[in-house]
Amino acid sequence: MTTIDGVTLRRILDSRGNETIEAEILTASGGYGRACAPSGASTGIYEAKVRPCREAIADAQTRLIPELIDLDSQDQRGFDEILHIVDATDDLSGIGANIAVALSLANAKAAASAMNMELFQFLGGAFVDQTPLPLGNVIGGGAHAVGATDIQEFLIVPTGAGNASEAVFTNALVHKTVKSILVARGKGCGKGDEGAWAPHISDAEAFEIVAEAVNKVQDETGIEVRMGLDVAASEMWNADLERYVYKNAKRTTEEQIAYIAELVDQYNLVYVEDPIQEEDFAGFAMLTEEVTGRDTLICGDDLFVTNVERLEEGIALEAGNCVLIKPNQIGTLTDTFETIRLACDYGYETVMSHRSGETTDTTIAHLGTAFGCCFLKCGIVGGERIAKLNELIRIEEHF
Ligand SMILES: O=C(O)[C@@H](CO)OP(=O)(O)O
Ligand SMILES: [Mg+2]
Repeated sequence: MTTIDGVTLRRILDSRGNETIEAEILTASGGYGRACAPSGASTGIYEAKVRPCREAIADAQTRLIPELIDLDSQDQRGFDEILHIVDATDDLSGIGANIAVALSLANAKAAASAMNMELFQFLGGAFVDQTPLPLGNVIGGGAHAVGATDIQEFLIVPTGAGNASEAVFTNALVHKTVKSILVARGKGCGKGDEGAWAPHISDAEAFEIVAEAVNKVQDETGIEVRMGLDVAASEMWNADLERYVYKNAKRTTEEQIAYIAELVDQYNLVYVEDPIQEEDFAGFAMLTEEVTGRDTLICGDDLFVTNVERLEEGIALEAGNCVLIKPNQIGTLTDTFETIRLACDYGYETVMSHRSGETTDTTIAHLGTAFGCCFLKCGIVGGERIAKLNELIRIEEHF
């Protein structure tokens, strides 16, 4: 009944105007799943590797799709194992990580559909009763907006929200409030790749503006909102200089750790992603120790790349206390799940995440819910971002 009957791959457009892969899977009983691969701009060097779409689709048609027909879509591990066998590399460059992630997620959705279940129910079981809180960027720069802030993302999360709907609208209100403060300061501007405002201001001014917006919204709504960051420090790291290079400063690793710890204190940050570059587990560990006793998540994105081996290394060194989960960094749902399971076993929090290049695919809202992630990082506005946020609101109606 849940046997795979048909597999389609096509080249579609993403939110940055680039090509990406969409996969569709049909089962014999009429189960149907569709999923799309997202793509990053500030990609980690240890991420699984994509292939150009046309070439990857042609290759999959000859040597991968025939191997998938007649598999049982309910056997996700078996499905993902075939992807790895046909790929025959360590980084999915054989079939392409974009092909792998689209197929792997489409398969889970086809299986859920064949069982007449929502994806979060199929993957999470009967006791899932909570969605993650949305974590979104209100101001951004770095690799996502030229000429804007050095720090890639100034994030907010409505920690006091009572439900997904309240949370989503609270974030939107902060986003709008940031705009009015920018305009009042004569710094009105456009948006970056993920829908965050991209003003030509210093990081210090961005902190000031976001803090002001957060306070205003908290006063207005009575809902607590906390600030966070994605520093994307690998993008700033200059290995020759051995410094983090900002527009107006160059920081050694020790100075970077002290700077971030100070920001955590000053702005009561609940979340700091990639404060240290992707090769430096020891630097991550030092910062994690520095913030012990606070409720701040020190999250590895480029550091862990959703990879079990890299997370194991981090756990051994006590580097960070949180892992960012991006299915396309590792390429299959099984591998994504294994990373989350390892994180949970060792008390690391998990945050399910979008990429800067996205489609209207909503799968990560289901994965974040099914796997008990504390946050869903997916922006605040823009069609491809609200697709996921609105899906959280729909998911919540099932509880
Ligand atoms: O750095 C990140 O966390 C992401 C998403 O916000 O960006 P990108 O997809 O460009 O890696
Ligand atoms: Mg990141």
